[in-house]
Amino acid sequence: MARTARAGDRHGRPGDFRTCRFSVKQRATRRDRIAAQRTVRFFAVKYVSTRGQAPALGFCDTMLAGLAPDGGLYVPESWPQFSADDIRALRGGSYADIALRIMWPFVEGEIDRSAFESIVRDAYATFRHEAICPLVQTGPNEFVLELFHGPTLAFKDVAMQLIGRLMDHVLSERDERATIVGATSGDTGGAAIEAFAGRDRTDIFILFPEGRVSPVQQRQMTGSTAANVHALAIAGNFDDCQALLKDMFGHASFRDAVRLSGVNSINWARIMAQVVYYFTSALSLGAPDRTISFCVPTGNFGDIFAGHVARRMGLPVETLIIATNDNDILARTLETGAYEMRGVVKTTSPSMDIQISSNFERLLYDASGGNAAEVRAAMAGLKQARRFDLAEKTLGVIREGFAAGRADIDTTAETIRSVNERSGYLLDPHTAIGVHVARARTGARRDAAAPTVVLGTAHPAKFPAAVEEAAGIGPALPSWLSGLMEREERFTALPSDLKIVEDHILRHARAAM
Ligand SMILES: Cc1ncc(COP(=O)(O)O)c(C=O)c1O
Ligand SMILES: N[C@@H](CCOP(=O)(O)O)C(=O)O
Repeated sequence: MARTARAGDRHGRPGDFRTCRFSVKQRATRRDRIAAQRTVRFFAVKYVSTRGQAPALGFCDTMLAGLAPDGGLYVPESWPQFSADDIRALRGGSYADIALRIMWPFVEGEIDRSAFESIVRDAYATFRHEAICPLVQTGPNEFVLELFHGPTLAFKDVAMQLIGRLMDHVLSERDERATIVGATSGDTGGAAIEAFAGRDRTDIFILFPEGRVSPVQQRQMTGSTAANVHALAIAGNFDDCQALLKDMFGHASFRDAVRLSGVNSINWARIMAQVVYYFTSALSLGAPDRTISFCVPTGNFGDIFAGHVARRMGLPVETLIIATNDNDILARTLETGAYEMRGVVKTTSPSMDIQISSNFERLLYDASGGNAAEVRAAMAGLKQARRFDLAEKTLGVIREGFAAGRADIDTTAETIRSVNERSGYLLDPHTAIGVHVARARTGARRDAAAPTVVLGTAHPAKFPAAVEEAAGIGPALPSWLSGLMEREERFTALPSDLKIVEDHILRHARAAM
């Protein structure tokens, strides 16, 4: 696997593939190149900002930085390439084996191979299903990829269990501390707290929108007794929490004082880990000799962007289907070409109650051919006028690979009810939106269409009220979480005010002391 395609180049033209060995020594003599071939056996991927005004970094600095100092998101400057034969060679491997192969090119040269291998194996040993992310057939050519067998019952565990260990490893090697600040609409917070609780080199502060997360989600964040965990209930919605977080990254003196880092999907390491399950599920269904579509319940656009990355790496993906709830900004964008914010509506799928889908910026960058100026103009429009129009060419590229659909609250409930009635399978509201949108798209063609994998992003027991109202069944928490709702709550309520939140963090973060 010795080729890379440049990020931003949608066609991956042959001229853009470079061998690892020569790319690092462009002006070297032939003798130098032969020597380099002996010593340099990898192409260490560099990460660049989507806004083009921050220095390129290696993997470890990219992971610790979270967001780029120019406000952009880091993306690899080239996509590692897996040929059909490379993908076939992954067949029969365990989830951890495949995770190692898929993620290694992104970290190679930055993390020791055997350390990376034990981190990956330890991370996935925390899952309660042997397959880690099993596939369940729910209809003709329709599968749910269950991503909720980790410690907090949501897909976030897949990346977070890895990142907690990876950050610890890198910080120990450097003998440094960091302060993690995360914004959550419910699931990221619990998964991050679970992954970082008790870790000596990090303090973790999670901003969640007060009154807008499910009781189970709230208890997963507020029930931790670890001294390095700080749950902050913010008076606002998820977008307010995420805006505070981005402002903290943009505030250089605060960022440096606390050694700020993030674990939202603005952090490249999150996306990298989420790419893996696109490969494992597609392989189970016959890839690379069969093309697969994926339907992804979408909010911050991280999960579906990971599918885009898998496709850019060579996985044959037919369509990536964006499934939204009433907060349908992405579905509207695909239809009209205008990204236009409206107020956030509260739904039964609270984790997707989002208007600013951060990772859409990564797609804009890639689909525009790596045009950072176009991205900067779009993001400036969003900040000033709460909207921007996509360039025609960029929109065309996005429409080639993506489709979108929505499900309102009633449709979500009806999908939970009917799927349970017909097949005895209980969906959580987020996954139900994915199933509805996938079915609406394939309709009567379901037998003939390419298989569609719906990403099962959460366990139904995280949202018992909505599930019970829809299906008449109150899903129980798994036994290892049975005491969760009796845990004492510990959190601080704060207004959505940058100074107040920063002061609170400064007072409690050990890295700032
Ligand atoms: C259960 C669930 N489904 C879907 C999503 C949306 O995922 P993304 O934000 O990566 O688009 C989230 C939150 O991120 C979630 O917690
Ligand atoms: N739905 C998310 C929102 C944050 O998403 P992230 O993937 O960027 O961390 C949540 O559950 O918090």
